[in-house]
Amino acid sequence: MDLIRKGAEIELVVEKLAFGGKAVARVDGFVIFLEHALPGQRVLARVNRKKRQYAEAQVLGILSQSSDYVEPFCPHFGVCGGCRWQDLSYAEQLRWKRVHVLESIEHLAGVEEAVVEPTTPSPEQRHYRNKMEFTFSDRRWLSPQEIALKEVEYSKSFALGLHVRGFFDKVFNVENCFLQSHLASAILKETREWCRKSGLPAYSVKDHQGFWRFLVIRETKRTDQLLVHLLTTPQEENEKIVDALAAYLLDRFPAITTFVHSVTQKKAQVAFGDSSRVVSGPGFIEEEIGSLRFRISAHSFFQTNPSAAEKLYEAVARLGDFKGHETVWDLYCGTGSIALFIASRVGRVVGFEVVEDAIRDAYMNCELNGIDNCSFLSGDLKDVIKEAQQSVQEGGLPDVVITDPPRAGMHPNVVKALLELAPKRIITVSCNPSTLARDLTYFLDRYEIQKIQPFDLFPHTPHIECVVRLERKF
Ligand SMILES: C[S@@+](CC[C@H](N)C(=O)[O-])C[C@H]1O[C@@H](n2cnc3c(N)ncnc32)[C@H](O)[C@@H]1O
Repeated sequence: MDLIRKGAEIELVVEKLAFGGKAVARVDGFVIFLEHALPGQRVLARVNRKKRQYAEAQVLGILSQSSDYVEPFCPHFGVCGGCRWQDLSYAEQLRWKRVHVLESIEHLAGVEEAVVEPTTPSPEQRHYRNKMEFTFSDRRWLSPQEIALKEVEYSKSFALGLHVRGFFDKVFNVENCFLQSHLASAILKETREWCRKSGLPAYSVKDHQGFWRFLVIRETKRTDQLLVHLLTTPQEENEKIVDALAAYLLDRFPAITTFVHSVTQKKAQVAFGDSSRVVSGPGFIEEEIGSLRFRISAHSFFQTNPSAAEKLYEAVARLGDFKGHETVWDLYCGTGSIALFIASRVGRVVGFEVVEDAIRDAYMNCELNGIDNCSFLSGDLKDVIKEAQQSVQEGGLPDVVITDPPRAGMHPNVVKALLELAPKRIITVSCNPSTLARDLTYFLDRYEIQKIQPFDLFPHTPHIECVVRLERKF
């Protein structure tokens, strides 16, 4: 194993993609992780790090190509932290996502010979997102081509775009992102130029100074509505500048239906405001999924790939196998999209959600759609579920529970409460196969896994969504 030491240059044949997206090669069984590589490629690589169990290497050159390679369509591919799998054929992306779910369930949940269905593809593989978050930065990353152009010199300290892969503090100017519409890319470019010329500085993650922080563009796919959400640091004296930016964009892009300004003092790089004001329009957009209409405000969660989300919700409804009388709990319900989607097929739904804005939207969504059998409880689920458990009236206990937690999975208190409630069926939706597998382990004594269905909501990225149906055994 002397061959594999820090700095060594070696030839490797890439074997597989690991969960999370890294490529894996082996030398006499010893695992080497590679960042930019595809199964089937023979590469020359330099070992950057050697640990007892594995090493990490950087690809220096491709010696022979993988048969699954496709030409990336985005000029930012490789630099952008977004679409890491754009050079892998879509069929293989789907196949690897299924493998990763299977491996997680078998290795982490200890389920032998798990049956995982083929990944349901996203109906669109480009321009599929209805929301993009762009970061302002005072440390602009320049490509070699940009460095060669002298005229960019002046704007090195101002960027609005996405993070360079692997760097939290470096942002490159996105010209045209293939995940969102051309219109959104045009708004991004105009905003960048306007803000740069404003003379106010972009936020610095080093000294936490600066004004401009994030630009979030949310756009409906079916109803032609577009929300611009601008986040800055709180500087009241600069509100007029934001108003002028809003006026400029609204004039230039009549497709913008609302503009919201939020301020944040958080040091963390999250586009979530401490407070917000609506500068123009209603402050929300309305999107359709299936035959339903949903209100989405600046901070509420909504699936970012609505056509693929519709497939996911249809699967949840199908796997619920509802007869019409059931009481269903929808845990981590966001703006109530799943609750509303199943409402006409069940007796009643109770949704649980921590973001109060989302609960407000959920009620509004019920009104919009003439639905009157859903109610929503706000608060941290780990506390609220206990209270709900204690206070449910006779007959109010859930027959079916749907749970769609964030990446971290379910809190132990939520798992405990679910095991005590023991609904006959649990449909779990997850965006993280490893926390899904961890959470499943708690249910396997009492519940049987009846279906594991991965979905691709995020083409060209290693992210996987998965739905599992659990049926109570006794
Ligand atoms: C993956 S999203 C699911 C949303 C919804 N099911 C949908 O499809 O639109 C997870 C949701 O859980 C909420 N959430 C996160 N942590 C929570 C907690 N501790 N208690 C309750 N809700 C939480 C988030 O605000 C978010 O809306």
